[in-house]
Amino acid sequence: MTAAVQLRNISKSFGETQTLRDVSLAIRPGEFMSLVGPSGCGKSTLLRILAGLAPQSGGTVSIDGTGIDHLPPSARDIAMVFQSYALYPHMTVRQNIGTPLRMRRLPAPARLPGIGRLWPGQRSKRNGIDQAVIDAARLVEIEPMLDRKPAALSGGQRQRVALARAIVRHPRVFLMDEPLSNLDARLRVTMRAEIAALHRRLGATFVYVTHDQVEAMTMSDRVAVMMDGEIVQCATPTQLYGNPCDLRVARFIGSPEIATISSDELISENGGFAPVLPRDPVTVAFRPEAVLLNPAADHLEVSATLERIEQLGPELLVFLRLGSGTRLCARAAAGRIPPSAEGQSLSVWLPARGFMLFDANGSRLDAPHIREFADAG
Ligand SMILES: Nc1ncnc2c1ncn2[C@@H]1O[C@H](COP(=O)(O)OP(=O)(O)OP(=O)(O)O)[C@@H](O)[C@H]1O
Repeated sequence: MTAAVQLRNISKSFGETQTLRDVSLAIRPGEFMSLVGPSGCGKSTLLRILAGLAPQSGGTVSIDGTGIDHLPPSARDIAMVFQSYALYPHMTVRQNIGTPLRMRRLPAPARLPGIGRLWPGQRSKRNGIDQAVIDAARLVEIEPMLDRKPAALSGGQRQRVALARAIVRHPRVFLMDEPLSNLDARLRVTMRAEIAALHRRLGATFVYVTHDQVEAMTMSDRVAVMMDGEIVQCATPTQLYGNPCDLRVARFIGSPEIATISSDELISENGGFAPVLPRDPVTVAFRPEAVLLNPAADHLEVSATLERIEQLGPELLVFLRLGSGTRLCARAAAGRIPPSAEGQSLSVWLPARGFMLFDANGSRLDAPHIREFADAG
């Protein structure tokens, strides 16, 4: 089961403070959509509105074209997985996973601990719930732990229980709010791949909130980048990286960060750049891939100081500073530059087709003559 989700002109204020401004987003059935942005930009608030956990101040939420603003969270056919896992500590894993089904399928007296089992006429429903719990636990590989309590599980295992508790309901939409941020770096990478695989297997619509752009970029079909309560750009990971529409997006996406320099400064580094840049001052941004350490006939040279080298195994990150003080980074093959080169001057070459131009407001400028690189990205 899967569903399209539409957010139309959502706004939210807490007192005088406006947290969300006119946010619209159309999420396709079965899509993995991430909401990413710096702390406080409003991601969690938007997700909570979608779940029905907080009312919006304006705008509408619909699923498959039907407004759901009047529905409480339990009636929205949406499951949410939180950063904190939100497991019941006194219940076993089996009971935790089964809770949403027991709430939905069993009458209140039959849900009571102990004596509830004596309530007549519920056996087939209970068997169905037991089987659904086992199926969900198997899907996230925690079946052997079904009789443990959460305290006897690792952080990663608890997160799997929280996922299984969401899966067991077969919701049309999964919402996840920073589900991996309490895990260590290594486990985050493993769980990232598992959540992406789970999404493919379930085919459901996922809306995933994270402040970690790498997480968003590696898992999602599309990523909505939020800044100051607005969606600045919603696009595929490749488009966001290679063709950001706004300087804030360009800076937020990509690691190491995109380098930026004013066109005036770049021209004073090498006057040869003047013909490819607009006459009015602009911000020129370029990814590490557009900083080359080998001379090439059609690229212009600038001189830089090598500040630092980071060894990443097969490749090096080479951090450089131009005469103007601008910092940039290049990638190089391991062994290409000896560590003793730190502090020394060297030449780097900048292919103009790698430039992205932004105006004084940070909006991307159309520059057809230097756009090839972005389109190829
Ligand atoms: N219940 C509330 N009352 C008042 N202000 C709130 C409330 N909930 C959120 N805010 C404010 O709304 C803004 C957005 O919060 P939100 O939690 O949505 O951000 P976020 O992007 O998810 O951040 P983070 O990544 O840090 O979780 C913040 O400035 C926050 O202080």
